[in-house]
Amino acid sequence: MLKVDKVTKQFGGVVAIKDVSFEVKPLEIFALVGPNGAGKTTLFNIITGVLEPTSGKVYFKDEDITGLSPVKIVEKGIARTFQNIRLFSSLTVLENVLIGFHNHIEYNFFESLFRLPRFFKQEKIHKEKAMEILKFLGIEQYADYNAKALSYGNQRKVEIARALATEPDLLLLDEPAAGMNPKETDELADTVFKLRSEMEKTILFIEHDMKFVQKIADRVMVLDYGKTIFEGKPADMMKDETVIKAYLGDIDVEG
Ligand SMILES: Nc1ncnc2c1ncn2[C@@H]1O[C@H](COP(=O)(O)OP(=O)(O)OP(=O)(O)O)[C@@H](O)[C@H]1O
Repeated sequence: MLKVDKVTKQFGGVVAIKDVSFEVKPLEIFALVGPNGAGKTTLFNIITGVLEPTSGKVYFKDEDITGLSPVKIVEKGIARTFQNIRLFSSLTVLENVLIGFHNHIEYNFFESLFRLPRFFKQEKIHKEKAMEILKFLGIEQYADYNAKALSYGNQRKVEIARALATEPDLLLLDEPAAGMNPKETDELADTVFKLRSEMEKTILFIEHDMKFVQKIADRVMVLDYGKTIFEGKPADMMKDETVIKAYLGDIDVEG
């Protein structure tokens, strides 16, 4: 589904990512972990078109997507959520999700300005679809709430809902469990499993919560100073001497 091939990213003299390669298979749940500054966010930004790699390629469904704009990459079927929740605080939950449909708009500006029938029809379809997504995530009862009025865990779900509105095949989640309490983290794990089993999404996520990673990831890649130091099963990562030395030794592995 996704293939990152020998990607390097330099910022001036800083090598943020060095010769990183990995593949995410269809319907896989793949985790990206490593200490702060290891290059995880840079890698996400390269995959989503925010940054161009200095060298190397990114393929999605066998197509070279290196250097495409973020909008084009969403159109290809990759959507993401952010480490810091980025919801529009003055909008309702439903309106925040409707923004995700922006890429699929099939009426033109003239039609929307004069509110012609096609505009209303599209609006209705999008609202129905958005409500379906909210229902899937168990937050449809909050559709008309101001987004910021929701609990932290539910705000993260709204972000996932907005990403789902673009109808992606691959979903990138940047530290989805950050700031969540144990109950919210358990619910999030169930949500991710449901995204795969019922919506057929492939998931790539960045996370520091090792308990969460062990619970949901099929495979994990560990970055340290921009280089891959481990790729394999989460249980094997927990026992890997290099990973323990570079990363696990410094964090609370219980999450
Ligand atoms: N726009 C930029 N300009 C210069 N240096 C950058 C830029 N973005 C990232 N870096 C550097 O690249 C390296 C990797 O940073 P990155 O944010 O990708 O790490 P990370 O693994 O996502 O860290 P965190 O877990 O803290 O989010 C760091 O040394 C960082 O300072």
